[in-house]
Amino acid sequence: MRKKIVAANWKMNLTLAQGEKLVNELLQAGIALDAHKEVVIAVPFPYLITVKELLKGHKGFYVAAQNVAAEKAGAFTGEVNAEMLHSIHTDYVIIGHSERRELFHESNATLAKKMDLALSHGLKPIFCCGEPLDVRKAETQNAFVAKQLEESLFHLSPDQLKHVVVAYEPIWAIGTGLTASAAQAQDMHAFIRKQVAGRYGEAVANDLTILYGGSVKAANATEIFAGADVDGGLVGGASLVAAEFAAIAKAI
Ligand SMILES: O=C(CO)COP(=O)(O)O
Repeated sequence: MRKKIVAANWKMNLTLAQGEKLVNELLQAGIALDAHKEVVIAVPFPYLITVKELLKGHKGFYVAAQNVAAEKAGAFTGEVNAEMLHSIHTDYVIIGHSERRELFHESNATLAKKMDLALSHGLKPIFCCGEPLDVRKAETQNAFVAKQLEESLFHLSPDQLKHVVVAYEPIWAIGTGLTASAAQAQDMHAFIRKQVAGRYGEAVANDLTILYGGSVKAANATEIFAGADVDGGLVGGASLVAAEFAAIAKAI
């Protein structure tokens, strides 16, 4: 049975005190989780240890980093490597968010290296893919996403892929208030699963958790999560408000 996950991506927001308050509110919001239903909170690097500590003893809550270095270790001032993240008990790491791809010029090849390093250090990657608006308008989004999967993911072994979560985040829907329709999300998720099945077989594909991201909020979560291949969400703006995010988490 594949896992359902609702993940918060705080991006570069909140002070430590604000973050602690938000986490404590979420822990008290009555979100029912189990072995197949998780909440993941992706926080800025300096908050990982504190948030991990706050989540201790709360079943189904996990902490994620928002990025990881593409190099193992050494003279890379300002970077944080996979071994460091693992050493502070980080559970997941977001890799390939469109903001990293666009603003920090991360290529599919760089992301493939990050995937390898994360997996070899016991981190579970949340691998983001998704097309920009011009690609969607030209209706070539499937080929675009297939290439992202091909170049960053499909060199992994089936055993490695079992630890990967994929997040489909159409760039035109991120922070814009525009959401992919439930049908657009489901279509792309089914396409991603089909690509994975083609490379790794049906069993691995069926177990893969695929999240939707892009202007998810309490008001649209139930409809989006209803798609047969939509296994939860990766939530930006709405994850900064406890009641809103809790409502989304309860919708999976
Ligand atoms: O980028 C996102 C999550 O990683 C989505 O952001 P918004 O939910 O703010 O659109």
